[in-house]
Amino acid sequence: MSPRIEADAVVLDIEGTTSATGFVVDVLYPYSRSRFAALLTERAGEPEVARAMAGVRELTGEPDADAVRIEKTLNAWLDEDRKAAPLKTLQGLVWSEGFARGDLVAHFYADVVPALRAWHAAGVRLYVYSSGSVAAQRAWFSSAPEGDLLPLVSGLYDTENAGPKQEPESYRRIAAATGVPADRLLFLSDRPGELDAARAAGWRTVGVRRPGEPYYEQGAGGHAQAGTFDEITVVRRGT
Ligand SMILES: CSCCC(=O)C(=O)COP(=O)(O)O
Ligand SMILES: [Mg+2]
Repeated sequence: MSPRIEADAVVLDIEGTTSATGFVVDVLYPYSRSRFAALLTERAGEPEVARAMAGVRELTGEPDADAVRIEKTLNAWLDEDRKAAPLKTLQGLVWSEGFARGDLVAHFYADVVPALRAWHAAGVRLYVYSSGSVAAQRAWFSSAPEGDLLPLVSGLYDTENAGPKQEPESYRRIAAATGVPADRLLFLSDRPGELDAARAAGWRTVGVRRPGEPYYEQGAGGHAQAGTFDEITVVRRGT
């Protein structure tokens, strides 16, 4: 516990790490579930919606799936919290409109925002890498009850622009995009499989283990670990 890590940038997972899985599953998922039918029927002509619908058909091997069938698939994926890219795209669309309307407000664990502000003030760059789409991440960080956190964040990565979270190549892609050397990047996540992939790409890692989160019992799989962000000390080069 209380890891001290030398790093120039921190990359944040969201669900289970900055924010409670329970909030995502109990608040955000029902919100998207209740709006999929209208999205898939009334807005199927919009390029992003059309691309996501094509993505669902491809992933399920059902080229003729209509809106009703696709909605069923999306809801089944929601039930199993499957991080399928077309689902995340459609959720991102629905959620960003919900945040803009004021229907939704983001949630961060109490220790997170003070730590993000302190790291940012100390010159540590902050990035997000989540299965939630970039659109969803942008809405999430700009709609925190603590204020707009987006100015603290230097870049947003998801499974579309970086790749799957359990593959080292995705972390190499992010390192290249940020220009930060791999061994100066610190990844914070609740999932050992993601931490393993980041470590295989040469990153520093800390497993965030919060009681009640789905991966809590699994442990951190040999990674440094912390129960809250304020236990983590980030030391920049030359400081
Ligand atoms: C505001 S992003 C919503 C959370 C979400 O849908 C998700 O899949 C988060 O997964 P993560 O990779 O951050 O654990
Ligand atoms: Mg997570």
